[in-house]
Amino acid sequence: MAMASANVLLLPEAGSGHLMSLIEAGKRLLAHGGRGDGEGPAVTVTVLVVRPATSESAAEVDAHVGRVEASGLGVRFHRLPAVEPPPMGCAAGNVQEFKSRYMQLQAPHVRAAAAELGAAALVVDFFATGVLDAAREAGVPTYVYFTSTAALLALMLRLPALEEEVPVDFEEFDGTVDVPGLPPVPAGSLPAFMGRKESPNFKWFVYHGRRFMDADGIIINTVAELEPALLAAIADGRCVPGRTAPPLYPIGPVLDLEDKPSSNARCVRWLDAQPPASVLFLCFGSMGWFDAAKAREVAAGLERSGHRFLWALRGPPAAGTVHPTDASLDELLPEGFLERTKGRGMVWPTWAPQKEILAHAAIGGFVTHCGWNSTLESLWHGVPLVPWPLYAEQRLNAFELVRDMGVAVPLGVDGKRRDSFVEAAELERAVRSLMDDASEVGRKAREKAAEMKAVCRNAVAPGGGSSYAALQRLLGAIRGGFSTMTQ
Ligand SMILES: COc1cc(-c2[o+]c3cc(O)cc([O-])c3cc2O[C@@H]2O[C@H](CO)[C@H](O)[C@H](O)[C@H]2O)cc(OC)c1O
Ligand SMILES: O=c1ccn([C@@H]2O[C@H](COP(=O)(O)OP(=O)(O)O)[C@@H](O)[C@H]2O)c(=O)[nH]1
Repeated sequence: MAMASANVLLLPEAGSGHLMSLIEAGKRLLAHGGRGDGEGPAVTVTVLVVRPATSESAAEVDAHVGRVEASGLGVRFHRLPAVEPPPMGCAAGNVQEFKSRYMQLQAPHVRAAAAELGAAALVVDFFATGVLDAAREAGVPTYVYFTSTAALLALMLRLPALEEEVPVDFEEFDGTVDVPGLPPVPAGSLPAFMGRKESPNFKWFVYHGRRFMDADGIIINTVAELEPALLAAIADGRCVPGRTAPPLYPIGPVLDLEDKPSSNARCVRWLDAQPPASVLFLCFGSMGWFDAAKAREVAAGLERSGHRFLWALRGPPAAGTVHPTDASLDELLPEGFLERTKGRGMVWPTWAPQKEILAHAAIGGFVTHCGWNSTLESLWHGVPLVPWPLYAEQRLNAFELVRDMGVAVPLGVDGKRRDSFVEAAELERAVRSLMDDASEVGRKAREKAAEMKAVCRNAVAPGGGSSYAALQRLLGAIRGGFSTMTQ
């Protein structure tokens, strides 16, 4: 008898970054799903689109959904009815709480969509574990899609216990925390949301950490060989002793890696004229920006290092928005800096074509805020890093990149007293340690990054790759559950 297609529903968080990552994962499910026993495809993928709470974010999401719809890739979209956002509103200090509560409010609509669309499985963003009960009531197997590292996942699984073990607020703690699979983590490398235990943001992360254990599986945007000890620790139950962890599916790197026509941006053309592996790229994600005090330190550090650089510099967001504005170079840079560094440096004051830049042969290093997507993009191209974490879980990523993976050289960032401030002399030192030919530390980081490039590429290779195999296992689990449901 012909088997129907298994419809996999994806529930991204209501913002474009996580939506893009989950859609990318959905495209892989479609590509791997192939044809079923009957006439149609083995799986179909439908994204449940949550209307973002701000018009800025809604416009981004609409544009992205429009692009994917127009691409004819076969990903379907189902817009969930509008929900009144939590009354507290979304401000800089309560982002995690707001996102989590807003996603929890979608639960009745998710249940209705699952019934209407005939869901074989639901895959939810990690901010959306609040819909797990509704999905269970609807009888739909539910997977969590984790957009960050196995290190953050292990830490989040440990959070309920850690909250008890550490007697004071983490912002007052100066010891180390045990995360199975990582060297002891200094308090200063813990994610920003862990400051005060009484804060709603922290409580929501504890909640999500607990709920991950109730999922039918955790799909994670990492590569088995990048974080082997952490994935083993989670799978062996060392993060939550006494309970069996849900199956893990490391399917990364989940990046939009399709060949795109060259953007022909002036900064990329400038790179064409630079020697191989000679240019340091600096870029700080979709939310990183600098004021004049920080920008001047960066400028002085780069100037003194003597190395070539391409610096994507952004200015503060306009009131009521989160995204940086294009930099006003006259206001942010020291006088004469552009003239003095002419020929060996370029400052790019707007959104940069980061993936194209990292793919360029002239790039030899990347000063990054350590967003996990940026990190994976860098490793995909074998570019070693200098970590300058700014927000979210990035301090933990920075620690792992230096201490565990060895693909980055350390940078002293004053996260406690001066809001991620870096002195010019410290930046100069770190740049030299990565980029100087004679630097032993730099040589090791370059070698490790080249190793990780091979690891990432092998992982997604058809047949033997670990991420390829994880996707096959995931599809097997979804199809297996589905055929039981439809019998
Ligand atoms: C991982 O911990 C946090 C992640 C985020 C967060 O949330 C988010 C939600 C969206 O709808 C769109 C996004 O673009 C987005 C981005 C984001 O942070 C970045 O996530 C990346 C992968 O998940 C990456 O790891 C970067 O380091 C993050 O900068 C927000 C947050 O607190 C506000 C977190 O603690
Ligand atoms: O000027 C920029 C800044 C960011 N990015 C892209 O935006 C994403 C940033 O994601 P990440 O997880 O690193 O950090 P976030 O912005 O979510 O904090 C990555 O794909 C980058 O390539 C880009 O293309 N140009």
